[in-house]
Amino acid sequence: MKLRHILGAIQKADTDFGMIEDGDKIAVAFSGGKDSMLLFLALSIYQKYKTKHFSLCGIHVDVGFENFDHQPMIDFAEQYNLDLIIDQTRIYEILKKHPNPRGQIQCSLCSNLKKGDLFRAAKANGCNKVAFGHHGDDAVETLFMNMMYGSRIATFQPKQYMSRQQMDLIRPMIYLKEQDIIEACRKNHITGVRRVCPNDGFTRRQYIKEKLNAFYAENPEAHDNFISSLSNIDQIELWKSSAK
Ligand SMILES: Nc1ncnc2c1ncn2[C@@H]1O[C@H](COP(=O)(O)OP(=O)(O)OP(=O)(O)O)[C@@H](O)[C@H]1O
Repeated sequence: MKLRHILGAIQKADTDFGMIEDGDKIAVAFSGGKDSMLLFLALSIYQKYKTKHFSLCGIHVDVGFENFDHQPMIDFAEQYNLDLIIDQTRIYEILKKHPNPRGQIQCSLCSNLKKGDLFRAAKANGCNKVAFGHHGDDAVETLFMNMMYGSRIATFQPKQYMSRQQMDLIRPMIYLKEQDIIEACRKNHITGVRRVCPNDGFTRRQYIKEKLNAFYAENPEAHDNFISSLSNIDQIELWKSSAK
């Protein structure tokens, strides 16, 4: 997929969900992975369309993993003239002190701590919105995880007001599939930073991702249908017990 198509999908998400407004200062939540790298680059190009006037920076929350090499993300920001802030934290020390019963670090705790730090850093840098690199496949995986492990039918929102932080969280890539992002990154020679999280590849999300990909291999039409069903809210039919 070409960058032009990525920008088209971002523009559609922006129009459908009112994500970006004049005067916004948007912090891209920049993990250094392919999704947030592409998002950062795409939003910097979207900014040049001048249909909306907003400013942009990237914030990377440095969890403190040993062996994490920041240089590729610094080089990426320099190459495209992007304003990248690296926020040093001691999150990894906290995670090591609070492992799960199997002795692993807790993904949910890590995610909450990272988010807390991210919003604090965004606010300190004058931002009013934070953009995450989640895409359509992430949304479908979240839906299945919520059903499977939480007995509820729900996924994350394209745009969400975080009342405690008084800030909007936006996800401009929700209309894209992971494969679109992989192809666009390949075409534009974008390589994500090497991952060092010890849980990488062994999460519930990874398990669901693999099952869904196997399912799509046999039922290709399901892939688009799952993503489009997330906004088909007029067609939801669930059980309402009269005993409640
Ligand atoms: N350390 C971090 N600093 C800033 N933002 C982060 C960080 N980790 C994750 N995020 C944000 O959360 C989103 C989803 O997180 P996830 O753990 O799936 O990222 P990833 O797979 O490591 O990288 P990416 O999604 O960028 O390819 C990322 O796209 C990014 O916007």
